[in-house]
Amino acid sequence: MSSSTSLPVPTATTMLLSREASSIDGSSTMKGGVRIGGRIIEVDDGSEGGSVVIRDKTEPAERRINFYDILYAEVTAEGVFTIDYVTTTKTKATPQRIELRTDQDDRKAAEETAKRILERAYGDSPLHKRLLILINPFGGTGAATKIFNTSCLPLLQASRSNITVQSTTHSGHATEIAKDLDISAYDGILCCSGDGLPHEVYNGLAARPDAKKALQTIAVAQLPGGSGNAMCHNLTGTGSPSLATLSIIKSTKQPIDLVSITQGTRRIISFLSQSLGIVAEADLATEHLRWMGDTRFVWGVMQRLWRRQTWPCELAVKVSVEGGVEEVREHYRKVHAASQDVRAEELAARLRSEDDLGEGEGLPALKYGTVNDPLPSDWELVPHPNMGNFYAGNMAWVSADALMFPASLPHEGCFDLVTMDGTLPRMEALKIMGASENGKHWDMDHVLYRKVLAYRIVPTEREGYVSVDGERIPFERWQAEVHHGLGRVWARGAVYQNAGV
Ligand SMILES: Nc1ncnc2c1ncn2[C@@H]1O[C@H](COP(=O)(O)OP(=O)(O)OP(=O)(O)O)[C@@H](O)[C@H]1O
Repeated sequence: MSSSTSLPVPTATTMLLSREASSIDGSSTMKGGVRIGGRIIEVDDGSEGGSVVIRDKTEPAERRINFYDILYAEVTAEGVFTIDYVTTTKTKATPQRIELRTDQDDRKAAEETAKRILERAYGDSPLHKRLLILINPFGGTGAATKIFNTSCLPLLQASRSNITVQSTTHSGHATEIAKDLDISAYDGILCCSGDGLPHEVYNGLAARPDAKKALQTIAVAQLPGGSGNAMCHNLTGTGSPSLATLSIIKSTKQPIDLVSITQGTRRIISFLSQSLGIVAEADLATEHLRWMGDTRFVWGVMQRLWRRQTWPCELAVKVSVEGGVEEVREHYRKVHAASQDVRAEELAARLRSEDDLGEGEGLPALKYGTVNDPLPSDWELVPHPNMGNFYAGNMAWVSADALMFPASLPHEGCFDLVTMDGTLPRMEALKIMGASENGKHWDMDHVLYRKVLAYRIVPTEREGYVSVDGERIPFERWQAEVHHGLGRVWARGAVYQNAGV
């Protein structure tokens, strides 16, 4: 499917209010609000987050709509004052509309009010975002197209976003699209998919001659249309397609660190995670158990925990934050505080001025070389014969039910590494895996949680699984290093949702 931009006004529950109460008083601007189409519209900056209050003479009850829930406000060519908004539950956002007919007396006030509402409803978030939507029709249970059309599209249309929708037709298609994209024509790419498509998009942008510019121009986000929707949970705090859409509509372009992986002669960009050991295997070696649904992962973990399986390797780490969990917590709080209430554009400018991404528009050079280069002189390859779980992460949530890296922040110039022995007593290992559901494992005994700039890992067995952003790569040595603020995401702040230490 490939359709483009100009979109009809959404199907929404429409409330067309008549003018029967139009003679509330003679003037259009009045204390506490503006008279439009027989109603009094008040833009209330005072209440939490702000809202629009609609009063009716005949109906004393107020209708109050939070700015966050407002998708658009305008006076149409036909003179109808319109507010598109959503009503929300914990699992769903449903589009609604209010329409009030104006006449020459109140049109100007209506236009000014609509403008004010829009300013307040969007704040720094750009209006009319130009978005390319990529849908993986085979994502998850194959429902991504239906999810998009029923839950996401109506909100994007109501917000008057400029969208182009395209389905991927083969594996690697999203990489090709991002590689050839006219980056002056779009603000971002929304992937209605699992984490596989965002991974492809970042790698497509990274494969261009103007990679750095493209990665800093095109902000990526995810609408949950796959089996692993970690990006969506991190950035929007929900797995609900309509609530995630609302969140993205109200988001700004935020910088995010990306990680370069070198393996053999390849260089891959990772936005989410890299793993070897129990988690990688429980995910990638249980594909044949897909019929089990989400249980297959738990089953995979339990089997390996029971066997007290190990994945011997050698590991060299370039640590970013020296010390233990207290120092990591202090780092988190410091970076978090420094990015609070800073406008996204300011943040990006600040990052550019501190820039350690180097000159030019291309992909930044590797500071620590590739996996084929001699080990940097201050690194040491340490044997880990009992490695049970090697997990490096750039976002806090690695799935909807695993807050593996609670201390992770989008742009901190480092990423998080969790390592654990596979020889732990079974009950200990089980306790740790259970605690990772809500990030409580990170400072437990037997868990080593570090902030790193780079690492090299050399598996010493011949066969196994390595996962990068949930995708399998060869079971061979690889090296990783972070690039501070190289990418962009659509997010509502400089933190991951429902994370933190
Ligand atoms: N039309 C297509 N046909 C086949 N594969 C595709 C198509 N579009 C995308 N893909 C591939 O599907 C893979 C998985 O995509 P995605 O992450 O969106 O879904 P998912 O259901 O979460 O997947 P998985 O659980 O297998 O990781 C990606 O690697 C992508 O290359």
